[in-house]
Amino acid sequence: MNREKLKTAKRIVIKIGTSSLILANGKINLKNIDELAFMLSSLQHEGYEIILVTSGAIGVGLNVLGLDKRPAEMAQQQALAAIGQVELMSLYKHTFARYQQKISQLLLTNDVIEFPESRKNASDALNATLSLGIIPIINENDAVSVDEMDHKTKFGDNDRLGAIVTTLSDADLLIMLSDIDGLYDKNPTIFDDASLIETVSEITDHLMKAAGGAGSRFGTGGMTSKLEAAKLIFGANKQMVLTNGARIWEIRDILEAKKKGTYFGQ
Ligand SMILES: Nc1ncnc2c1ncn2[C@@H]1O[C@H](COP(=O)(O)OP(=O)(O)O)[C@@H](O)[C@H]1O
Ligand SMILES: N[C@@H](CCC(=O)OP(=O)(O)O)C(=O)O
Repeated sequence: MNREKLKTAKRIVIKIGTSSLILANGKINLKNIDELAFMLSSLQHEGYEIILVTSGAIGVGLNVLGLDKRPAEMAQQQALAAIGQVELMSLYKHTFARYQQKISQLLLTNDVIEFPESRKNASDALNATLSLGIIPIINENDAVSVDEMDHKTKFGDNDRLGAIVTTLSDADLLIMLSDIDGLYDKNPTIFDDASLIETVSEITDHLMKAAGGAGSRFGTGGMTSKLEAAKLIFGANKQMVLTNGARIWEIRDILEAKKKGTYFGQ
């Protein structure tokens, strides 16, 4: 059956990575943010329920402060995320407003999701926001989520957060926007003969090896973390499409079950 199920998706989580929000020169990728706001607002107006999981707090924070790399000290990184998150949401607010779409912000930590009462609170807030016709925008609360010995507050990365939000909200689909067209049989930024994998129905050790190596300059995940997120998606019997954040209009094709990006599902 594979992609046919995409045609019936109604509640959709979109995860956008830092590499799609920040240009290589450290400036904000206004084109992608504008296209994202247009696409998500249009879909919401047409009756889809849309949740955006965004990275970029640190990347935007670096831009605000005119820095070109993360500071080493943890408290400085926390400050950077706190500064960048405000600016990121301000960008989203103004851009979505251009398309008559209201947004909200939800900042999560791993412990909130693992503790049943607060997990329910997060899910209630999400459902109530969606029923008001608003697009919730979610990020990790990077200013406070620092791992301590006995208390795991960090999700690890936003690919994992995207998968967790998909299960938390019982969404039908996770669309993961990255700086690459999908999953390849080897890293295409290193190997010219890498070929795109259209469908993945299981995360094997072989695939994990093909995805090895670090990601982009300001992000954290890389392809390995996208496959770890896909494992959570399979475990929850959900589906995911990994595609390029530089061609946001292809979300339409994805929802029509056309062969774009890599489809993770049975
Ligand atoms: N097998 C693979 N297929 C696709 N990309 C890969 C693969 N192995 C490693 N990568 C790298 O993963 C990167 C995407 O991860 P990342 O830069 O963290 O994106 P994002 O910021 O969107 O989360 C690609 O640009 C590529 O360099
Ligand atoms: N929460 C962090 C992003 C962490 C992350 O996983 O980044 P990415 O690999 O770009 O999705 C931030 O907003 O900067």
